[in-house]
Amino acid sequence: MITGALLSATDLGMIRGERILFRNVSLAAHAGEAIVLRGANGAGKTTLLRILAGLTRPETGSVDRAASHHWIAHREGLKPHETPRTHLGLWARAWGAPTDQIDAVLKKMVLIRPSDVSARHLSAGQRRRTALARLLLQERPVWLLDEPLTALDADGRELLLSMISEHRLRGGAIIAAIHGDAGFDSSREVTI
Ligand SMILES: Nc1ncnc2c1ncn2[C@@H]1O[C@H](COP(=O)(O)OP(=O)(O)OP(=O)(O)O)[C@@H](O)[C@H]1O
Repeated sequence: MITGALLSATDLGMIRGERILFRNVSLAAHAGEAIVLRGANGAGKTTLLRILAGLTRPETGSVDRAASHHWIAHREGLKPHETPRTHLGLWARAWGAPTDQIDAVLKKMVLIRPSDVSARHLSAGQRRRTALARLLLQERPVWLLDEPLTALDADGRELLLSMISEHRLRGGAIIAAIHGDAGFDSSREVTI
């Protein structure tokens, strides 16, 4: 049981080209918390999330990861030939997670019908549901989500909001870049 922050960042700063995207960004996500990142297009929310995920090195500052995380990018990361089933199988095997749960995960995400359709033929919402399904393959305390509600219909939105709520009740935390109404109570908003 982790008693401090599951993930914290101190004095993060980032430059792109000649432009300071952000500086002095500090945040800490504790069990049960949800931090919403706000900012105009191009402000640097994705860049900040990538830094939190360890995928991009910040110009200044540091990130302390006390717990493992999931990273769901704005682009879903599905290759054109992958199907929801093969995509989840690939990730489950890469993580050493059980593959016998994949049917249950597909069912929960309402992806049984298109489960064997390649990503190039999936709808935008089905691709997003497939990416979000990765959250259910393995329990990880921190969810880093880049515009997770994009392309979801009303049912998909409800489904994701209930996943987020259950995750927080289990002691997880989320940090999400969201434009507009988040649909859940945030512990904090960070505007960059
Ligand atoms: N690898 C890179 N090299 C150069 N510039 C980059 C790189 N990645 C992002 N940028 C620039 O940094 C700025 C911030 O991009 P970022 O994607 O973080 O913004 P954002 O707040 O997530 O925007 P949006 O709301 O449109 O998704 C943009 O101007 C972008 O062009």
